[in-house]
Amino acid sequence: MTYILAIDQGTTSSRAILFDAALRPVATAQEEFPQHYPCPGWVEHDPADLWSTVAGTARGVIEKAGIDARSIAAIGITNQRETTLVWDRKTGEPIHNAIVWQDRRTADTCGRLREDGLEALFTARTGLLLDPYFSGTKVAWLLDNVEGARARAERGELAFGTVDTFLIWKLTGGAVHATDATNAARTLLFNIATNEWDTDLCAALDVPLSLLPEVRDCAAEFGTTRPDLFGRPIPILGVAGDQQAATVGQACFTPGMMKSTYGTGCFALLNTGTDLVPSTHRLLTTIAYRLEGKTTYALEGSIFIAGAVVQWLRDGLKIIREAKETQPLAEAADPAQDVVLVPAFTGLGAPYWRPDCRGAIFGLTRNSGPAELARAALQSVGYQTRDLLEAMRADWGAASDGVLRVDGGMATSDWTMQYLSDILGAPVDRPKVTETTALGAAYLAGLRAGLCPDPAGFAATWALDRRFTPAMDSATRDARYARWGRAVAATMSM
Ligand SMILES: Nc1ncnc2c1ncn2[C@@H]1O[C@H](COP(=O)(O)OP(=O)(O)O)[C@@H](O)[C@H]1O
Ligand SMILES: O=P(O)(O)OC[C@H](O)CO
Repeated sequence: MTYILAIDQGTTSSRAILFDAALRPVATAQEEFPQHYPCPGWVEHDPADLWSTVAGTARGVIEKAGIDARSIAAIGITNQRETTLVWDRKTGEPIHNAIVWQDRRTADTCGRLREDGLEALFTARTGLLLDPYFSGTKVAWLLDNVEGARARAERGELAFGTVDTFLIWKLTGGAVHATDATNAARTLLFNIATNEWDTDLCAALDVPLSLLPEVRDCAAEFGTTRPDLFGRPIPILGVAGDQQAATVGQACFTPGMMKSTYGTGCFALLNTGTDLVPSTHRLLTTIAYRLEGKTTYALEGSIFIAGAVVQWLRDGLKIIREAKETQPLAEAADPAQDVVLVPAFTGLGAPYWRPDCRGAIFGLTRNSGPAELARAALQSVGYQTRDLLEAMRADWGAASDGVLRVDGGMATSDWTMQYLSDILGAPVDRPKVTETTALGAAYLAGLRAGLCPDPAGFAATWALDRRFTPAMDSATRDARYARWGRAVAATMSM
């Protein structure tokens, strides 16, 4: 038997999934790691945790499946995007904790760049906006705030990477400093039209070019693992940011196809083909994948809080013990109440982009309790997705087939997916394999290894688990969505 190992390094946990050559999942290992919040709005990961959980789960899954590492033909890596690391090229030692995508510490820097009139330039070249979400201002922060870092960077002693790059460096024992086009596209430093690091943008952010990794296709050679790690060197042949890997795993290869992944946050990507479609409705333009030097673009809507709102019910309010308890609670909620929760815990992402605003709850009565709050939390995911899809429709026109493919931990919630379909007024398709992120990474590696069919052949293997179709009348849908719009406007005015 031949296997492909997918490494999925996410925001709250690292996963390793072993697929067979037909891309059927064989075994999974998962390990959570601590989140660090050194100041309000700051989020960090210890690089040692990222590495130990990746190495541990990769070894663990091989052991669990009881296979010989020699039968693993290739490794695919997919990762939380934008999270920023800088390390010493000689020792491999990171100079600081990783600054996580959710971290808001560079909001002022973004504000200053915007005041200097630079947003249009950044958007035209990167497809992104000046928001602390992206890596560029995080790299600049590290160089300016870690003692001696800027001088070391100017001497060429330091390397920057998103999590994929850091893992490739660690897996190859420092032999390869590379990333793929999808991860590069999230840095604010990469020109997505020319597929090169942009010297003007690097200069505007004061990031020396010597820090940057080489940018490769998503299915390409990224070196081989250190022989001592798995008992033999294994080639790394696929790399993509997790949302792009999910787009591949969902086989959204045709322009107009769309997927939305519900993990900690929610990220909807619409394939726009080889057209780089600038957004005029505050979405991002990004690289969906790059294969054999050919770039396919996407419009992306990024929401920072989706499944995280359920974690808040569990860990913050302590009204549930497990995420799945939200479904019976939502079903039991009082139909006469209309509590609306705007979960802007870390600001609002697309299409509002308000890092400063914070969450709010509307419509509370003396009878409002855990059930009404749980229902409002699940409903907020539907409303936020509709915001994204409205913006996509406005940017892209009516070309999409109107079906949304969903995946991620929260897509297992039938109640949430039904409400999503109701509020979108469109079908929502959940595939049999919901680990689409890892599947996409495994496919990219398998493609390069010559084990997997071309995209059309892979798309034919996509299998439906369940289609959710709208069951809400349009007057109710419109009224609810309008109420959500008023709740967001009020939240932003606070
Ligand atoms: N049955 C469920 N109902 C509602 N939310 C759920 C359910 N199962 C998982 N979740 C949410 O999904 C998220 C986990 O999804 P996952 O794809 O593993 O996230 P990530 O990769 O961002 O860590 C958690 O935030 C959790 O609260
Ligand atoms: O780790 P996830 O699944 O929450 O994904 C994080 C995104 O890549 C951030 O852009």
